[in-house]
Amino acid sequence: MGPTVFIDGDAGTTGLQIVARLEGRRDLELLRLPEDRRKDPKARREALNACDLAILCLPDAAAREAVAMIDNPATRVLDASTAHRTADGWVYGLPEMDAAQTEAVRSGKRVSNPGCYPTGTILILRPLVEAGLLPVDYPVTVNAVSGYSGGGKALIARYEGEAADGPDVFAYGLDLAHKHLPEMQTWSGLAHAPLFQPSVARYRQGMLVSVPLHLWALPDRPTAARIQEALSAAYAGQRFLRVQSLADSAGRKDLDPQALNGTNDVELHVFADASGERCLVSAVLDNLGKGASGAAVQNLNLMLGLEELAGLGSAMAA
Ligand SMILES: NC(=O)C1=CN([C@@H]2O[C@H](COP(=O)(O)OP(=O)(O)OC[C@H]3O[C@@H](n4cnc5c(N)ncnc54)[C@H](OP(=O)(O)O)[C@@H]3O)[C@@H](O)[C@H]2O)C=CC1
Ligand SMILES: CC(=O)N[C@@H](CCC(=O)OP(=O)(O)O)C(=O)O
Repeated sequence: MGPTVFIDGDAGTTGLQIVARLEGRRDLELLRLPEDRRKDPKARREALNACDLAILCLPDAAAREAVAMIDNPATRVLDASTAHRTADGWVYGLPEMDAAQTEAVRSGKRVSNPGCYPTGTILILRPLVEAGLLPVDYPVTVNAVSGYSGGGKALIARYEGEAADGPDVFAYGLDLAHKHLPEMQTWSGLAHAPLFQPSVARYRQGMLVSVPLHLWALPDRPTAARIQEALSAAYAGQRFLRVQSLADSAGRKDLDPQALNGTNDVELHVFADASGERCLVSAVLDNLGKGASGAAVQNLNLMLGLEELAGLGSAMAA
């Protein structure tokens, strides 16, 4: 029998998807609470302290409470909420950041699963900042569109419930203080938080995250090819991440946010205008895949030393 895994919040949007990815696996044992006890603090405390790995798929406050319930030093935690993504003592669960991060996830006792928008944002920005192509104080803007499942049960009800009233598309985060800003800034290595402009459209899942770059305003005035090369070099050999060639991206008339649904994959594109002054770097991912449950299973596999691709549908790795 393999290690035991307990998912606190397994009836929610992210929890259900992780269960679906883990069910049927023989290399681990899933501990589950009966429906009538899934919110019972005593039952949760017991399960949290009885498992090898607890995955938290809860609202932030409940995730903090769950961590406080754990007194078994052997229980490791993977938190899918926003609560610990820049907290001391926690590892940010984006193994593609670099080899050291992969190792930190492998050995981490407390690992935080990244937010969906930050996954795209950090994968775009971090290598460019590290290569010196983007100054740390560059005024970064992030534009994004997500399927409505990104808002969990409450937003899904606005599109699929009996009293569904969700508009075809809406912009939000208009206080410019979205909860993802701290992790975007910290793990991209920026001096200032980006200006982040998310939106939701009438489709269930899948997202685009885009960062426009004014190449003429950057210190070395890099070409789009240099941007693409820096990203390709940073992610060479990654299983779940592909940087498209400039030619491939240039050949596209549009980019479909749903293209990678059901996978744990991310695709990066670099678009440029003919003058070489303007560039747009975009990430396509499934907000419920690499943006949530896929990333959680990827981190679980690393933390428990299990097969890298287990539970992860990947068109790229096939
Ligand atoms: N949806 C997404 O794309 C992503 C979500 N996340 C994060 O994952 C976490 C879960 O989000 P999501 O799945 O969307 O949310 P949902 O609202 O769909 O699910 C949350 C679940 O937690 C349960 N719950 C709430 N409070 C407690 C408690 N005290 N004890 C036990 N269970 C509790 C809820 O119960 P009930 O069913 O009774 O309401 C629900 O089943 C959040 O922190 C979110 O930020 C992360 C990445 C992406
Ligand atoms: C469409 C939508 O509402 N999306 C959510 C983020 C989804 C996500 O990544 O969630 P966590 O940070 O909670 O993990 C939002 O903007 O708050």
